Amino acid sequence: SAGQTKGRAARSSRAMAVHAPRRCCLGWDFSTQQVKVVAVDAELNVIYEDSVHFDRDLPEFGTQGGVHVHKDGVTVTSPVLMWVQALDILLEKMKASGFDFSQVLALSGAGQQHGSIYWKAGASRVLTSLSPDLPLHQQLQACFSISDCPVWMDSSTTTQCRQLEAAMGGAQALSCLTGSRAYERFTGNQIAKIYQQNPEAYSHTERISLVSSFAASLFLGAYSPIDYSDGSGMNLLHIQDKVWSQACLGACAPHLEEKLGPPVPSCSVVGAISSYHVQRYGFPPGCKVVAFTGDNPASLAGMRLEEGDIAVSLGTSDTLFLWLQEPTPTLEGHIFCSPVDTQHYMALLCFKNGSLMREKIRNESASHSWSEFSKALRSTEMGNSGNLGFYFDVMEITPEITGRYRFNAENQKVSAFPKDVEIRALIEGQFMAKRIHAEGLGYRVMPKTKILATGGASHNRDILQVLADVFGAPVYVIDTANSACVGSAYRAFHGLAGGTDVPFSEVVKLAPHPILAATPSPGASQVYETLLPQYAKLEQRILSQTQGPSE
Ligand SMILES: Nc1ncnc2c1ncn2[C@@H]1O[C@H](COP(=O)(O)OP(=O)(O)O)[C@@H](O)[C@H]1O
Ligand SMILES: O=C(CO)[C@@H](O)[C@H](O)COP(=O)(O)O
Repeated sequence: SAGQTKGRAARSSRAMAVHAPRRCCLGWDFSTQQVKVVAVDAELNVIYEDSVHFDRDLPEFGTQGGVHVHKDGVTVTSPVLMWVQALDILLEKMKASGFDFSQVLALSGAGQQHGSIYWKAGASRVLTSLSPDLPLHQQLQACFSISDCPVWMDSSTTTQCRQLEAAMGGAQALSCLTGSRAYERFTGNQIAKIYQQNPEAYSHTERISLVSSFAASLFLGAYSPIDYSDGSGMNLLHIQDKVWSQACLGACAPHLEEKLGPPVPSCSVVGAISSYHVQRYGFPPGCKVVAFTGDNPASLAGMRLEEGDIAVSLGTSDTLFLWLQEPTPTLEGHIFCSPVDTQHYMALLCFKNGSLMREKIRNESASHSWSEFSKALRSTEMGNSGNLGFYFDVMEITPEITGRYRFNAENQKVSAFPKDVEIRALIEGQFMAKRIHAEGLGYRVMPKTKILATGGASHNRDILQVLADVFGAPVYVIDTANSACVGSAYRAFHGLAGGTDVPFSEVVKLAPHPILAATPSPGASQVYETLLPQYAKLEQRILSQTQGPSE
């Protein structure tokens, strides 16, 4: 009947809609433990995702958590060919699942930050003349002068860090220039160590990539430049002028500038996909490769942070991502060039005493129960009647303090608080510290500020209420699963749309919106205006008076 025919037509057009080719961008993430990919369509829906896990899918490399920890306990590396082979496997998996590569308009990606790859003299020629009949890892076998690459978990370069700081006139001077004091995992110090310990391998190296620019090179079939944002994690880039600091390069190793190549804005199109991928997988020849960046910058893009926003990840440890207009680099935290806006910056701050500390106080003062913990927050007042606490059972990073310290409204040290007061002192203290240290890096709460909360403790509305009150800004919760991948796909759309000339926020305006979880209570700003300077003063007092735990 006519009805049946109509029904069939509707069904088949629905089926067609499902299978209809959808133009998309790919976002890759070469992280510590796996390579992941997502495809995002023009309406910014995730339409495909897949991954390859190093330990599980490539057991022949014998990694644990994607890395090898060496006998000295401080050297940590990953085999470069494992990364290459993981990409081969993932592309094959996509092909086997019927993924339509011909629809990919552009791709970008992220890499674990700071890790470095050493391409041997002559590798460029191999990279530009790949045969589509063979996987990449078979053809690139002899292309690296160092087969085990130092990664971000490596902490073996303390000597080189002190050398770099000394050469640059001190830790603060280095931070002013590059956004961070010298850190063991930062790439300049890693390169210096390789030059000092293995000068031959260094001299046979024609190009040094970050994990991000290395991954981009595999798609480009040529060396991809390092982008400003991931380049900021090297202790080598002048973050204001966006050029390599000659003084830093010189302090690390000779001929370094030519081995790094010039850095580029993060939203640059670095070229078209190589003919290898066109022929082997069916990518369109015009598919654009947008510069890859670090996984943290890519996450900032995935969370769509805007001017004035701050992302607060409340996981095992607490991490802050800040949007900064005017950075003021200090001895703590890291300032990077923004991956979405060449005028602006982002910062990363890590607080070690996060969820584990909250759990301890919950167990001690709320009978192991989050709901009792919440009840305590609800039954106490903003400002905790002037009672302030510092809870650092493990040595804190921001600031470097260990121990527990409690002060009453008269700023006198006290040895204990009633249970409810203890719980509020912990949560208010943790968030005041976050605001104070963020402001120390140049962060300012603005009228349009959003706080984006993620991680385990972001499920707790009462904790989020304190966060909203302390910052005087609304708190939203977001799903950050795969935020580095999704952010990379968004960045691919940004590069495709014209990059620097187009605001990133315009490109991603269709993306799912974060969900409002808490707004500041009336009177909150007056309460914390008084309390914040008091907390900062007490923190200084503890820092100057104590080294070591108080109890
Ligand atoms: N309702 C809750 N209130 C406060 N904290 C919570 C709640 N639920 C889970 N958490 C905390 O979340 C933490 C785990 O966070 P998660 O982001 O998954 O960690 P990771 O850093 O390992 O990714 C746990 O240690 C726990 O303390
Ligand atoms: O070193 C840093 C940041 O400075 C790390 O955050 C790495 O960038 C981690 O990568 P993944 O754990 O996400 O793979």
